[in-house]
Amino acid sequence: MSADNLPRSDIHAHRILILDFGAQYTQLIARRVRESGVYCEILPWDVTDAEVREFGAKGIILSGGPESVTDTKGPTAPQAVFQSGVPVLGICYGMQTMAAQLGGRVTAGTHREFGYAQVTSSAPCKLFDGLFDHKDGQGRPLLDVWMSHGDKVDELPPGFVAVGFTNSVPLAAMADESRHYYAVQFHPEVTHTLQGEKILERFVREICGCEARWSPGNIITDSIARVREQVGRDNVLLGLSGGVDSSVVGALLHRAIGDQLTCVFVDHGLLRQGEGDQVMETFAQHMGVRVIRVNAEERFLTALKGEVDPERKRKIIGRLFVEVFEEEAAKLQGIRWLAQGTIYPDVIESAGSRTGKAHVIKSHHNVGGLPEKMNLKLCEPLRELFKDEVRKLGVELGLPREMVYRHPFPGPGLGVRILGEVTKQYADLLRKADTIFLDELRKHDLYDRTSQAFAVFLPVRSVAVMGDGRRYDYVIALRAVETIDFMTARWSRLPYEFLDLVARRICNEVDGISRVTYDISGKPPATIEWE
Ligand SMILES: Nc1ncnc2c1ncn2[C@@H]1O[C@H](COP(=O)(O)OP(=O)(O)OP(=O)(O)O)[C@@H](O)[C@H]1O
Ligand SMILES: O=c1[nH]c(=O)c2[nH+]cn([C@@H]3O[C@H](COP(=O)(O)O)[C@@H](O)[C@H]3O)c2[nH]1
Ligand SMILES: NC(=O)CC[C@H](N)C(=O)O
Ligand SMILES: [Mg+2]
Repeated sequence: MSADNLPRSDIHAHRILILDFGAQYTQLIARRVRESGVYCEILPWDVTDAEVREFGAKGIILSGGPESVTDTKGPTAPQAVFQSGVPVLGICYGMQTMAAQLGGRVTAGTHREFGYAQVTSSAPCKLFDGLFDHKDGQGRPLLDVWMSHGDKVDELPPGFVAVGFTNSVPLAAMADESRHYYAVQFHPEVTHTLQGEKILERFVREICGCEARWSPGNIITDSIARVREQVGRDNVLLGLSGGVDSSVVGALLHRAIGDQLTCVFVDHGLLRQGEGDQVMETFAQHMGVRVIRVNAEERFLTALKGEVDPERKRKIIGRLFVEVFEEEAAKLQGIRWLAQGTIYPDVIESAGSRTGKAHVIKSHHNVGGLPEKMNLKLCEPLRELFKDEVRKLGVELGLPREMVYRHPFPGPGLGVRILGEVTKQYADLLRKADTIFLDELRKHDLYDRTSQAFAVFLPVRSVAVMGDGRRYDYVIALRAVETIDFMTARWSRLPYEFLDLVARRICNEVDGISRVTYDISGKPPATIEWE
């Protein structure tokens, strides 16, 4: 039987609970679980026993985390985890706390082990069966993994056996198969652990017995039901940018609540060339939804005048967006909700995650940049999804390909691509340079081979010589990256001839620019945007 079109209660019946101990990668665990077709949720480690029982998971995963089990105040898993009778998988910190809580011993390591390691199988185990994909000199099965820890388990809890070791960790994996407890010191959720995805799939599908019911079709059914439940008969205002995320939310809400939806597109003067008209055209053509366009260039530029600090710029833009949304809402009847295309990276980088203790990297305008007091309640159906998952939904919802596969464009727009103070003069120069770069990428069939590409305006001047005359002009940096989830990225190896062509066109055609550089930083350490 097809797993699509199941009733909502059935989509969720086969579910996994992930307890978050503050790891950088908790969301990646969630992604891997969902990629294997199983619904999951993340809750903080300090949920109550009752909450664990009520959740009704078919299996529980304990994430990694920055704390140490050897610290008496280190976080622990609720007892209900080990009393629920369902399979449990501990990852890194999760393994360490499992060991300590079940009667084993963890000691503080003297040096951290970070990065690549090889695990050798020391006993058969259902979690890895057949997944150790090559052999060492003595014919013992090996697994390539990625580690990030200081502490280690040095005494097994009663009932457990060691199932894998590395050169530096004698207990790199352990299991008590009679109770369905499994634990690994390495991180199966990161792509560098080559068989990691299969290990997690093995855990949720075979060991926990979950069926693959979390398909794009079912996610849509589920989101539609959730939105209807959330907003009832209220009217909803969607901040629509024409970008992938808000377009997908638009299509979803249109299906869920029909004409209770009105969209507002804000032209803040920091959009790319021709973008405003293009967005309005596309939406009139493809979506049949009501879109109001608000021209607010002067308002945004005035508010940004003199401001050079990236975080303060983001907050100003976030606040103005909401002011505009609220003003538009007040002109309409019965609007109680503001819908946004917020996705998970926006949340985690703004440290807005409900469960984690991650650092603020930058305040995305739609999360950390929101004002503290808002009259409208938020409706964000994509808040827990990654970009590639959102794209799959877009395709399933029937949005045109060129919309679903557009490069993302940040809400603050050129406001975070003009370093320091934003002025109309800088925005106009940047728009011209950016258009040339993107045009050439499309012409050379490179647009789809990069995940995001754009120009950045640097408000520093350098000396140039043009037509025998001295120039003292601004600088443009080109940025192009390849990434799947926008959490990490690699700079695109664009051909030199191509870069040469773009740089020449920019200097020739954009009066005011006489130097072009190419950004060759990855993320980390550099973020994708410059501010
Ligand atoms: N110009 C705008 N007008 C109205 N709402 C906007 C605008 N720019 C951004 N938003 C709101 O902020 C949200 C977050 O912006 P973000 O750029 O992350 O998403 P997006 O524009 O929908 O998709 P993409 O990541 O592909 O650009 C949007 O989903 C939308 O709700
Ligand atoms: O809507 C947005 N509002 C923001 O404030 C914002 N800041 C960054 N981005 C986009 O997020 C992705 C990751 O960007 P960074 O590596 O620069 O954090 C990239 O795709 C960025 O373009 C934003 N999107
Ligand atoms: N990545 C982790 O979960 C690390 C666990 C623990 N903080 C350690 O250093 O060993
Ligand atoms: Mg956008």
